[in-house]
Amino acid sequence: MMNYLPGPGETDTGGPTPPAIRAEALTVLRGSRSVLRGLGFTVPRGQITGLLGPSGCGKSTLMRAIVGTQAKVTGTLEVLGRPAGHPALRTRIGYVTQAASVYDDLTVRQNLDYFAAILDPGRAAADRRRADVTRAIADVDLASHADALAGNLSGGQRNRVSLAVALLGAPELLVLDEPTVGLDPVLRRDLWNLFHRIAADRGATLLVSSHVMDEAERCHRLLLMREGEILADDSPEALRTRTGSETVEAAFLHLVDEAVAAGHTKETAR
Ligand SMILES: Nc1ncnc2c1ncn2[C@@H]1O[C@H](COP(=O)(O)OP(=O)(O)OP(=O)(O)O)[C@@H](O)[C@H]1O
Repeated sequence: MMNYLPGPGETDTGGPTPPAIRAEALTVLRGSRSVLRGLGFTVPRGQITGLLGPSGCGKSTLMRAIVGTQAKVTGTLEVLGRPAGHPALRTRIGYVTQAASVYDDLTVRQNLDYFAAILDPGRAAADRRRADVTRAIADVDLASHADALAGNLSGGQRNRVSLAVALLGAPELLVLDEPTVGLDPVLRRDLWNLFHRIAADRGATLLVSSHVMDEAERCHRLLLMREGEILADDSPEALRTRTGSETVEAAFLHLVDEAVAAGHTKETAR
C-alpha cells in the first residue's frame, strides 16, 4: 500500500505543502524478519533531522526505504509529497551511503563531472554542469584537491567527495547515512557546519543518521530508534525537558528504560 499525493509543480490539491517525509504504519521485512515495525513519523522541510539509535536498530533500512531502494516495504511512506521510490523523486533526493561511492582512478572533479553528466546530460547543459560541479566541490571544501586522484585522498576526504556528488543538482532532500563515521572531531564539526549552511541557505531538508549521541545536539529534530521502532520524535530540547535529562544520550537511555519497563508490564499482564 503506497499513497499518492501530487508534488510541487504538479496538479495542486490546494492544500499545504506536505512534509519532506511522512510515514504511517511503515513496516519493512528483511528476509523473513520484520526489521521496521509500524513506524509513524514526519520529517519537516528545511531542517536537519537526526536519525539516531544503536547499531542494527534499522537506520540504514529506513533510509533505503525513503530513497526507494528497499524491498518489502508496506504501509505509507511519502517523500516530498510522492510515494517513496517514485521516478520523479530521483533528481530531488541526494543519498550518501556508508561506503563512499567514488572512482579511485578519477580525480575529484572527474568523479563529479561523471555523475553530473548522468544527472544533467547533453551539450546544452555543459556550462550549467561545470558551475554545479565547481559549486559542489567548494561546498565540501575540496577546491584545493579538485585535481587529486580520489584513490589518494584520506577517508574523510573521500566521504566528502560522496557528499559533493549528492549535492549536485541542489536536491531538496539529502539522506546521509552516518556521514561523520571515522572522522576526527574537527572534520565532524566542519561537516555539521556545512549541513547547517545547506539547510539555512538552500532550505534543503537533511536526514542524517548517526549512532553518536553527541551529534544529536546539532539537529533541529530527532528520531530516536531502537529495535525497529521509533522511541521518540521531538526536538533535542523537548526530549531533554520531557525526560528531565541533561543530555540527549541520558534522555535516550531514560526512554529505553521506559520501553523495557512497559514491555515487562505487558508480558506480566498476559
Ligand atoms: N541484507 C540483509 N538481510 C537480512 N537482514 C538484514 C540485512 N541487512 C541488514 N539486516 C538486518 O536488519 C536490521 C537493521 O539493519 P540496519 O543496517 O538497517 O541497521 P542500522 O541501524 O543502520 O545499523 P548500523 O548503525 O550498524 O549501520 C539488523 O538487525 C540487520 O541484521
